[in-house]
Amino acid sequence: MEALSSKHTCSETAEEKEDPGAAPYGNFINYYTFNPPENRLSLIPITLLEDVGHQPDTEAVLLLDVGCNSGDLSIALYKHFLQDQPPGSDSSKRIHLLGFDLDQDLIVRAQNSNPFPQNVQFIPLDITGEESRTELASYLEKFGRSRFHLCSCFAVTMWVHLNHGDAALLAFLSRLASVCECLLLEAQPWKCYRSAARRLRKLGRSDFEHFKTLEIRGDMAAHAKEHLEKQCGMELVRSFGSTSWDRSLLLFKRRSCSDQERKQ
Ligand SMILES: C[S@@+](CC[C@H](N)C(=O)[O-])C[C@H]1O[C@@H](n2cnc3c(N)ncnc32)[C@H](O)[C@@H]1O
Repeated sequence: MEALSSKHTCSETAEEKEDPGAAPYGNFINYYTFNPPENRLSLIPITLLEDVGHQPDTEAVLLLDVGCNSGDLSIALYKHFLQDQPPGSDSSKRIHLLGFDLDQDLIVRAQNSNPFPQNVQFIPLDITGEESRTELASYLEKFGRSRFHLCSCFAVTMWVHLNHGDAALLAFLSRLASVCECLLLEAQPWKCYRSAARRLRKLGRSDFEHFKTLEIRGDMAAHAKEHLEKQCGMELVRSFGSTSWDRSLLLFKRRSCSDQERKQ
């Protein structure tokens, strides 16, 4: 896998200028003014659901967006995939998206501006908390499913890692893998950790609890890949290249039982 280069400065310098508060969980209130959805969407094919074997014309397709902030990228992603469906067809009604974020205010904004309330839902939830298990399971149960077809996790790993530490990052990745068939992951590179810590210091706040003691550091995309492949039964199937913020977008897919047997 291509290692992340450091040709661009970390986007967190942009966040520094724009962010009026500390946003210790990456819960920036104006995130999409400086990182518009197009930055990521332009790398994602509209045929992605079909490419990974899901057909909204034959079944409900369930998407999960983790750490969805005010929902702009979730909605843009939803519309992006709708483009691949014949206009007015029933298949477009069969794509459902659940977005969640730990910041209640951001979720209220996402709910109030949701143009697809029938098919898109936003809920407040902390992925590191136990209640997230039951919440996600009860959403899936409504569709008679045990996993989402696709889970997207854009720019969240660093915040879980900085706030909760190494073990929590790995547990987070394992959680994501356990709730989906495919995972679209954008992990922040290490240079963003340094910028985030610097920003907090500049604001006169104490450092992230775990920053100095993190042992998982360096090529964060490679660490995520290693954990997902070795511990979670997933494999990297595509890399969509790097965003304008120099972050790679990686697609992982659950290995089928026969694949796993072959590997043993
Ligand atoms: C930098 S923003 C990225 C937003 C969006 N995923 C995107 O890339 O456009 C990170 C988001 O993750 C959320 N977040 C951080 N830790 C979280 C957690 N433990 N559970 C749920 N959301 C979390 C933050 O509140 C914030 O909205």
